[in-house]
Amino acid sequence: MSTRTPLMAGNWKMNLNHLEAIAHVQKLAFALADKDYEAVEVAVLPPFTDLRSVQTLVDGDKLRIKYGAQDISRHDSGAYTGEISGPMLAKLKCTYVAVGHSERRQYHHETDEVVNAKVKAAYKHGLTPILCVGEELDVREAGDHVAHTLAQVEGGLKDVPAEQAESVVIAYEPVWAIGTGKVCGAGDAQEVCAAIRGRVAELYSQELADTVRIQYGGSVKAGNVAEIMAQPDIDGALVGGASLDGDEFVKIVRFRDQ
Ligand SMILES: O=C[C@H](O)COP(=O)(O)O
Repeated sequence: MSTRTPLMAGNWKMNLNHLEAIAHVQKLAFALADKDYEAVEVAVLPPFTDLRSVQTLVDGDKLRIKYGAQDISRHDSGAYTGEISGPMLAKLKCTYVAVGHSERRQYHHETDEVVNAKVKAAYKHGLTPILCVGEELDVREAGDHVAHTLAQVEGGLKDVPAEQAESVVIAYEPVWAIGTGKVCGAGDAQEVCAAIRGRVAELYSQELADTVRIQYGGSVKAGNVAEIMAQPDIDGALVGGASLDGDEFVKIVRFRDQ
């Protein structure tokens, strides 16, 4: 098991309106309002339209739940219809922003270059990027999953200085395991996460790599989280579907109880 503070983050994707978001966060806060989970960092990544409501709740009740966005524009402002900028997210006191999620890469054709620009936009505005990487099924079957994933890590962090990269969160999410119920074996996930840490050490330093948190994402549930979190290079989970079920997500956060 890793000694870094685990980050258990719920990526709600395009689910829950702002009223549902309030109810969901209140439920999580109530269920996690004890000392047992203090050693675990909990975050939610709601849709943009929910962020103001979540901020009001978290600020007002001084909740220890952190929140962030699922995407960020690489631009600060301007004629970019439909986009949300770093300054807007910073104004809402977001802590995190997911960058380069496979659904953004797949449906919005985000390249490593775009992802890199978004990582830089996040840092420019004081947000911590959760840099998502991972291979498709055909890449895994060809045995190229490690090289493919490391290239995405390098592309995402290109020209990002060490003083920024030291806070990055990297989420390894094999695309074939997302929302499919197919979990990457814990050993297989560990193999790639260890390789990611090794590449971060090559890019920066071993010391920096030792502090960077690497999450696993892809069909994480209460029933498999303990085995995943037992791996030495896995420091948390990026949870999609199961984060929409309050009871299930609380069990995931409390993985140490299992
Ligand atoms: O961001 C989360 C991942 O895409 C995982 O989603 P999932 O837990 O529904 O497989």
